[in-house]
Amino acid sequence: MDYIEKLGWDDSIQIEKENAARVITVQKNSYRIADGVEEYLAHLSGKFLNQAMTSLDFPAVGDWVEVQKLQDEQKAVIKQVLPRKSQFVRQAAGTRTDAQIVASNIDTVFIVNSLNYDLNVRRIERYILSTYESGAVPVVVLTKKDECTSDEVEKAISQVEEVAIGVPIIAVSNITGDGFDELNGHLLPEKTVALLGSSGVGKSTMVNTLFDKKVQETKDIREDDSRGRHTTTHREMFILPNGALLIDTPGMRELQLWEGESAMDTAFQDVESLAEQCRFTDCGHDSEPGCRVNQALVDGELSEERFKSYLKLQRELAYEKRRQDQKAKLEEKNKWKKVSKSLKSKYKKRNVR
Ligand SMILES: Nc1nc2c(ncn2[C@@H]2O[C@H](COP(=O)(O)OP(=O)(O)OP(=O)(O)O)[C@@H](O)[C@H]2O)c(=O)[nH]1
Ligand SMILES: [Zn+2]
Repeated sequence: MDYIEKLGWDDSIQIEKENAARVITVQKNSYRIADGVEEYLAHLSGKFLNQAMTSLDFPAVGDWVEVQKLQDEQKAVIKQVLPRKSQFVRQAAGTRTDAQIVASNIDTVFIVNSLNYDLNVRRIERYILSTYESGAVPVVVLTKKDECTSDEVEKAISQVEEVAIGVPIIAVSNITGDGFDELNGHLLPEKTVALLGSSGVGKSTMVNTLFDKKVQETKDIREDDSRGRHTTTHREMFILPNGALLIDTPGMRELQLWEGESAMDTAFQDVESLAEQCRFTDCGHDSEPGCRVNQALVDGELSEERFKSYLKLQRELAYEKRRQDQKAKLEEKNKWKKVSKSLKSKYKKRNVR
């Protein structure tokens, strides 16, 4: 068997296998790619950069690319992105920033929700629709089964069933491994699965449970860097012990952030409704007097872990918003630059006449 096969190679791809690789991590201006034997640090060729029209043309995690390998240096040049079997597009709402490919060539999407706090049937419904739109097939995974009674699990499943007709629904515990037999039935060798779901539902823990060891840092220990961004030391595509390929990217998580502030209301209704009862409307829930959130933390009504997740999502939203604002500002500036340039050249022409 060719090594490239284990990365999910399908025979409809029309290039020589020696020149093919799959994108496993997208960095700022470079890519990590794999060919089943080696990994390379890759850059886009000058021709590629000249020809790329929109951000949809750039490589994403999961893409097959045609490359020229510099074997000795473990480096490669990306010449083209091969046609995608499926693609997850993140559309910016209400801004001019254009669409982006979050991940591609996914066969199955695990839509991950936690059974306790997070269960939000409307959101699951939206994720199912986006998954079908992408060209992949959805499976709903409900985590933290160990924290629920079997009645609660059954009730949750029947609620989800109403919006997920014909979609498999699997309740699991990442702690005890309960439900993983069924989960594994959807993890097939050489097929690509991606994880979609909001912060704190247990995606990283699930990856670790599937490996039976720590490969992805979970929320308890992951550090933000000085700019408030997640340190991107983690990988975005893995080969599981059974041969299935797994994509877990921050971008898939941000699909939800993309929906903007409403994400906050839906994911953290409990904390939000406490915050509404704080004395000050702009309460930072730090040491302000009359802070209802702090009261709840002291009383044990709100768990420390839950509050931390809340703060983390808030930071992420703020970061994402700043990023979008900056991007929009830059685009505005460029637009005016162009306008003034063309005005100037018109003006010049007139002077010449
Ligand atoms: N009881 C229980 N706790 C879980 C389970 N899965 C995850 N957790 C806990 O939930 C918290 C969040 O888990 P993570 O795996 O970091 O969640 P995540 O979805 O990766 O979150 P982000 O990395 O922020 O996107 C951690 O404290 C986990 O230990 C589960 O099945 N049962
Ligand atoms: Zn407060």
